[in-house]
Amino acid sequence: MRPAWHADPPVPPAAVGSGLVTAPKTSLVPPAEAVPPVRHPDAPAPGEPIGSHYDQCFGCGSGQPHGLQLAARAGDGVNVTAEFTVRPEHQGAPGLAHGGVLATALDDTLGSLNWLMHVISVTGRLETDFLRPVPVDTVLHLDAEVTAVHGRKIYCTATGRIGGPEGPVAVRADAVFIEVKIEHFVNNGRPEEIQAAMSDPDQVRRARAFEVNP
Ligand SMILES: CCCCCCCC(=O)SCCNC(=O)CCNC(=O)[C@H](O)C(C)(C)COP(=O)(O)OP(=O)(O)OC[C@H]1O[C@@H](n2cnc3c(N)ncnc32)[C@H](O)[C@@H]1OP(=O)(O)O
Repeated sequence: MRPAWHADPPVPPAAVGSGLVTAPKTSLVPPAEAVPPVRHPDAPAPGEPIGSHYDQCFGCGSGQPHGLQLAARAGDGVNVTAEFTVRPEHQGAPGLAHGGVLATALDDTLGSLNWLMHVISVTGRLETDFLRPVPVDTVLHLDAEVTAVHGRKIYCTATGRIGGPEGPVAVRADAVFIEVKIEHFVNNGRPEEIQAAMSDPDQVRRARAFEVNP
């Protein structure tokens, strides 16, 4: 008799991302031909809040009661700052923030760099260093910046400090974001949420949900 796994139908290929089929080996170090990032002329002014792109976003959405409720502000370059207060629902070990939650804080802060460049991009690779434990009630002071751009690849870095904006670094990350078209969301998101976001009567919110002209 054939083993049970033989009866299983083959897993269909992923809808997007040839990188998902053959694991990408792209380095987090930009290639020599990479260029410096350019701040878009219509980027939010330095200090201006960036606001959530989608109220259901676990990172920055106000409609997610257990989410991180991150509030990012534009910097004067291609950079942002944000704060995240660790709450009891974010625990991993007793009284300490879960590492995955901290990675989310870094990831979402990096995601808000889209608004500085007016580019739609998603995380391709995120490498995180956890340097210090982060207790519940701590305010994590985050900053993120784009360091280089090569084609659709956006190289960026983020740090999270505790004890104040100049305090010691507790977590840091290097990442490559990949520029995508709006179809990335429309074709891959669950239809219920896509429909709801598309039929939102609030035009600005509708546009932001898909990061259209961010
Ligand atoms: C909208 C803002 C929301 C902000 C929220 C915070 C950010 C997030 O959490 S986003 C959610 C998490 N991320 C995702 O879901 C992405 C899932 N992955 C994908 O959809 C695809 O793999 C995607 C779009 C990244 C790349 O697929 P695809 O468009 O086919 O790219 P592909 O043509 O293979 O590669 C383009 C380039 O990117 C590079 N690349 C692709 N994937 C990766 C990767 N994972 N790591 C590094 N580089 C990569 C390729 O090497 C290639 O480089 P080059 O041009 O030099 O050859």
